[in-house]
Amino acid sequence: MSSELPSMDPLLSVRDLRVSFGAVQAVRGLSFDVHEGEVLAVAGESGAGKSLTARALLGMPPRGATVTGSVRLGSDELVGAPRSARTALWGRRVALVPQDALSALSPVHRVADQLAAAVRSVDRTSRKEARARAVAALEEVGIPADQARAYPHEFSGGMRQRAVIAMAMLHQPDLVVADEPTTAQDPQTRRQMLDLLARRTGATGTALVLVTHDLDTAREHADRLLVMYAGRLVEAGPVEEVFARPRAPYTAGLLASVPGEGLGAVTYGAPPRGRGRPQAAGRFPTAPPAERLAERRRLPAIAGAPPAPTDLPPGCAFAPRCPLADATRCRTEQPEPQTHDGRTVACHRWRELPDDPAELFLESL
Ligand SMILES: Nc1ncnc2c1ncn2[C@@H]1O[C@H](COP(=O)(O)OP(=O)(O)OP(=O)(O)O)[C@@H](O)[C@H]1O
Repeated sequence: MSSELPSMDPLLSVRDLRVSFGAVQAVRGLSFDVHEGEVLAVAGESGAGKSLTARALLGMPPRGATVTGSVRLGSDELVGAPRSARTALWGRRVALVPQDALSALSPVHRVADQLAAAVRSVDRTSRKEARARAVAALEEVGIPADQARAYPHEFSGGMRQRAVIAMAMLHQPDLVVADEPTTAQDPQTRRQMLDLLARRTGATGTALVLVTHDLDTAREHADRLLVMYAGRLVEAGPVEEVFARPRAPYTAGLLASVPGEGLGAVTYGAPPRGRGRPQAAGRFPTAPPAERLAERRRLPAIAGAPPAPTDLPPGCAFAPRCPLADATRCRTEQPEPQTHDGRTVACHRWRELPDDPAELFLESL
């Protein structure tokens, strides 16, 4: 994926990343960059390979996985590095905000003590100093000092998630990877948590990779969006440009399928509130007639389901579900990502996408 800041070296550079289990490839040749301070949302349906990608970025592939290609964080290559070299980066240069905050916290230790231990695992400091830093870090995420010594089970879900964010940010890492950090929460808490995460990483210039199913999340918090399907990149680019005019039929289908937030409803109106570069005024199309929006809100999800990595069709993996797929090239030749004008797309027929690509999916009603 090409950068908007070509003069700056990327913080994170991923090239031809592949994650396999035996002969089965679940991530199949992914390449992208993340720059310092940037927020990249990685979106796609379940099974697209988002979590495996996230784990590879952190140098934490699951047991049994073989990772090839390159994941460079600054000058450090993570793929093929010994475990000791990878773990040395954890907490200091890369940190994870996991899906399940409970799993990240020990049930038998007080929250402040866990953060203090995390301080001391990286910095040689006194217990007193570590505890003071832990309490300060918790206060920064809205957990008052008098609650810092509670046990995780005494916290609400939202507080636990905030504690995990505080823990991830303790050493101001270069990169935080958040894997659907707030899936289980109600939408308001979820938004608050993502706002907090974006604010905390934004304050320190930490890059953030947000793994999400939720395109709203991407729109509100990310500078760039990377859409995955069946282990491959489908489309990547500045988030507001992708929303305003997706190039891949799959992206258009995903946008059109968001319940109550179809392509029109998501895109028109106020620009996103992400912490990215200022939005150019007037880049968003004017709103379509209300009846069109109502029509789009009834759109079903893209017909069918993504293929399992063990059962990939020949050609483009999305072809069997794609209203634009032809019977020849799309069905026989895998499209490679191509970058034009800062946008990357892997689709043989992206130039033929209609001006209003949601139309493609309207026809499937
Ligand atoms: N440990 C594993 N062993 C074998 N296959 C795995 C393993 N982990 C993941 N996979 C397979 O790899 C594919 C991608 O998984 P991954 O968890 O990265 O998807 P995802 O996009 O994060 O999905 P979700 O949004 O549901 O978390 C899936 O088909 C999954 O079944």
